[in-house]
Amino acid sequence: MLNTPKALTIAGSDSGGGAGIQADLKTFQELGAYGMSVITAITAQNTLGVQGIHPVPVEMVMKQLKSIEDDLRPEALKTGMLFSAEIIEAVAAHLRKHGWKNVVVDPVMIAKGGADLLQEDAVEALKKHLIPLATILTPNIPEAERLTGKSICSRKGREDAAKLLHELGARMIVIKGGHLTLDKAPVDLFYDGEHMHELQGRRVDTPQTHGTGCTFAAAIAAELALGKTPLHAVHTAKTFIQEAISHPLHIGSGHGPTNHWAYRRNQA
Ligand SMILES: Nc1ncnc2c1ncn2[C@@H]1O[C@H](COP(=O)(O)OP(=O)(O)O)[C@@H](O)[C@H]1O
Ligand SMILES: Cc1ncc(COP(=O)(O)O)c(N)n1
Repeated sequence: MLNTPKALTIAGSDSGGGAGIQADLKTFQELGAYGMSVITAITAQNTLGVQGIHPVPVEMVMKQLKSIEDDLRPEALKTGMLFSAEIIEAVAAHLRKHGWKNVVVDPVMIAKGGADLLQEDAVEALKKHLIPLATILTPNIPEAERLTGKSICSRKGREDAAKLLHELGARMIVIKGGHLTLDKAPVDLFYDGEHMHELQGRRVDTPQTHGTGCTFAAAIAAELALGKTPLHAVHTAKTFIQEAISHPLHIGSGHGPTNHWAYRRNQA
């Protein structure tokens, strides 16, 4: 019987469709995984910013997880905007109890427009409860700084941060390079617990980068669901996001979304 790979996103909804649950499901679909979602918060959001956040009650987050556990167990999953310590602890307890594997943790904190997507006191919960369950943790540079308490100004700083995050319990880490200064190529650093690998990229000079981190982490989860190795998964995710940023859709008048179709079109 055909075994359809299933991937799950546990994240916030972005009404504008460029980030969060919507970006994740589009990415799963493009890479050939059946997409499922557990919504942790509803955001009113467009390319100009976040106009409102309504967290989903923790009981309802748990119900969604149980519905999936009872019938549709995923081969891989990613977490994005989790908003509160309460939601993080409940999600982590579920993952631990049911032994869900291939967990990609994108430690979403602040939207590109500046809105807080994670409450201040939730950072400790992320470190204590969720990071130890991460197969692959994908912080951007400000998130890696916040999680390690150390500022990152060099390649060595990124390597040290990756090692510290490994000590916190993440099996593998990608420190993303999107926030490097504009003259630098957005090279991401992948630490597999033993070796550092570079994921090479070309910087595209564009404001249309809404949802890049979500899309990248979702692509990793889709590849893991398909049975690819972590190294293969992060390389494919890097190509996927490079294509998505390089062929912008020109939607909205602010930070527009990336193009989730571009990767598959270019493979065809
Ligand atoms: N302007 C850009 N050109 C090319 N790649 C980019 C650009 N901005 C981000 N990326 C890539 O997109 C992915 C997501 O990174 P980043 O934007 O840092 O994440 P986040 O959305 O969490 O801040 C990384 O692979 C990064 O290197
Ligand atoms: C629901 C949700 N999740 C994640 C992000 C982060 O995406 P970005 O950093 O590109 O704003 C977002 N804006 N909204």
